[in-house]
Amino acid sequence: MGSIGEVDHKANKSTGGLASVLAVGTASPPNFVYQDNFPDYYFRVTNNEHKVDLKEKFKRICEKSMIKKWHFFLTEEKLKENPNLCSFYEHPSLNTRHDIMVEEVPKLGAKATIKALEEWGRPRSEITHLIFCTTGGVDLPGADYQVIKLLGLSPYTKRVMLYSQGCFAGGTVMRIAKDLAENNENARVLIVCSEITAICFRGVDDFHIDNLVGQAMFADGSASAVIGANPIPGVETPYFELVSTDQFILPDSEGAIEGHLREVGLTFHLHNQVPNIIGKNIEKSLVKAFTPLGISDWNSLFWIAHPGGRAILDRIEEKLELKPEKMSAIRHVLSEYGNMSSVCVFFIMDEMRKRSAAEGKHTAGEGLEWGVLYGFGTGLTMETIVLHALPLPLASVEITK
Ligand SMILES: CC(=O)CC(=O)SCCNC(=O)CCNC(=O)[C@H](O)C(C)(C)COP(=O)(O)OP(=O)(O)OC[C@H]1O[C@@H](n2cnc3c(N)ncnc32)[C@H](O)[C@@H]1OP(=O)(O)O
Repeated sequence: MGSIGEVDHKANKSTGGLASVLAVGTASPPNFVYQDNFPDYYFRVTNNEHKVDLKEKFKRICEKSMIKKWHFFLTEEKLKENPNLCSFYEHPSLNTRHDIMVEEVPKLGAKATIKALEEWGRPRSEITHLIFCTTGGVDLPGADYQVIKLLGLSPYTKRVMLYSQGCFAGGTVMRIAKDLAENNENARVLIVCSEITAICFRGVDDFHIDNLVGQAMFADGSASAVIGANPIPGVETPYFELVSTDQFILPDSEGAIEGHLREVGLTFHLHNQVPNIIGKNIEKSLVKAFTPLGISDWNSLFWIAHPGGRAILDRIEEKLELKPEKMSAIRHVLSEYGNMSSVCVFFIMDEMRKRSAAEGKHTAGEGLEWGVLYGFGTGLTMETIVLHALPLPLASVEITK
């Protein structure tokens, strides 16, 4: 294994450098809920208080989620104004949901982007590419176009719009950004992920218990990152290099996580075997990704994995015999923000580099050199990104603010 600064750059043919994360910003809607109170709130606001057994089950799910609080765009006032969002499958609600999503998804994305651009420090006009990712709110022109207008980005910005990818897409956007940044000279790729659960929030049903699992863990938030190769010394600060990427459909996982857009909004299906399927396949992907680097000790890596649910993290930890501290930043984000789909991995990355700086660690990756970023989601699909953490510069003072 090479020491810091000895990464093999020959993989890149066009720009001569690996794509790096140059800035990260995160944002949340102001309204939030405490998970302890959520069962009472959820059953009251959806008019299901009489379903006592279901509520008890929901309480058990909420307790075991290890989520403490999460941000939720839909306030009680908004739910009262739109009671069709609170039924299960009975009332059409797609128009209501879209009216919210089309307007709010770009706005929430812009909030995180302002922070990322500020940290990056170069003029907005120098962003060359934009990748916008969101699960809901399909529209034409899309959220990518809206964020360009909201932030006054260049009309020549080359856009990629990703709708309906779900939770693995935090990895997808990194994979695409790496390709764009390394194959277009002077490219600076802006990633924006924005997730609002107004597309899938709904009431309860006696038979669809996986709906309760999703309602207990899906949450709202947005994140943004600037990705580019060959950072300008003294102007740009690279934190993590994106070394390699992989996307994988897990064997025997068909139907394990699905979403279907209907007149009642996005319905989702979560099989109770999801944690086991991921646990069964995780080592295979690590071996493929890290054998070329001569790494086989998974505790020598820093970990940024999508926190799809507490049981998924537990299964990975058990399977790979990871030390508990490996998942500390991941579990922190799950606890404080819930499962924000594509957005989570950026919150974890931001948390990790801030903690590393505050603790005086040598690199943004908890003082370690190599790490892995995982996206898990529908399919089941797994995105794997190999990260190389760079020495923390003096500029790390900035990110701890
Ligand atoms: C949208 C995307 O693209 C990507 C995503 O991130 S999708 C989300 C992926 N996440 C998941 O699938 C959830 C993973 N699961 C978990 O984290 C945990 O199972 C959990 C927090 C939900 C519960 O914790 P646990 O340790 O498994 O507790 P457990 O006691 O077994 O389950 C609690 C209850 O939930 C039920 N339950 C758990 N998972 C269920 C599922 N998928 N479907 C239906 N019921 C389920 C259990 O049957 C149990 O019911 P009882 O209390 O009545 O027995």
